[in-house]
Amino acid sequence: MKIPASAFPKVPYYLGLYPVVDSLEWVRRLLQVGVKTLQLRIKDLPDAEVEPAIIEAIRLGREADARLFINDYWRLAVKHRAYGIHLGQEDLDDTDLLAIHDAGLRLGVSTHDESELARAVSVRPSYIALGHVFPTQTKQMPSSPQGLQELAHHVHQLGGRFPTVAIGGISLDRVQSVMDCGVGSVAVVSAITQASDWQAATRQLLALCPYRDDPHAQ
Ligand SMILES: Cc1ncc(COP(=O)(O)OP(=O)(O)O)c(N)n1
Ligand SMILES: Cc1ncsc1CCOP(=O)(O)O
Ligand SMILES: [Mg+2]
Repeated sequence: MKIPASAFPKVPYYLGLYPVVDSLEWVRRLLQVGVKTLQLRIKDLPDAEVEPAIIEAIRLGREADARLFINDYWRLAVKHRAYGIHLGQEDLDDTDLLAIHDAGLRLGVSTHDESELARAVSVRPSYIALGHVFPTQTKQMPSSPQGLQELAHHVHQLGGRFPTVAIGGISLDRVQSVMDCGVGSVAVVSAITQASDWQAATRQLLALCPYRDDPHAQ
């Protein structure tokens, strides 16, 4: 893993509600209701198959002045100049971080424990994701949920050096307790995509997890 000589571009600490979705349809819907931070997470398809969706998602994100992160497909994200990329720890092994950095894209990195936190910090990413906080049905996780106490501990350890995003099993009724741990953002999948009324759920989540402009962020 080659680490760039300077940090990745800054993003606001309080990125606000951060939905993670697997289709263009969801990207469109969420931008329409005022979501400003989101991720397109399409798993395990050949680049050629996802490229049209990635191009359109980036275009929609730009048009709405939103912060759209692309999960996994870093080459396509660089090629089409996405706002940012989200990578897991395993992704870090075979990703050209210098290419992402030199192209000026923001980078978010997943972490699950202290050693992953140290590795993420060494990369100086735009934000650090902490999870999974609670049990989740959305993704098979090899580790146990970290819970609120561990989450608060990790946020404290980072000491405000990096914006933080909590993820994993965060339902509407758990958002406030997660925000109370000092995280800047809450990433959710099922709290929106499985909600009986996704628009109402998104509105409530946006209110509980507000974006705050940070003059030092790009
Ligand atoms: C905001 C956010 N946090 C964590 C993840 C998980 O990323 P990763 O570990 O790379 O796993 P996959 O999402 O690729 O299955 C995420 N996507 N977003
Ligand atoms: C992609 C991902 N990474 C860690 S947990 C998770 C899924 C979160 O989904 P949900 O909000 O439905 O628990
Ligand atoms: Mg990944």
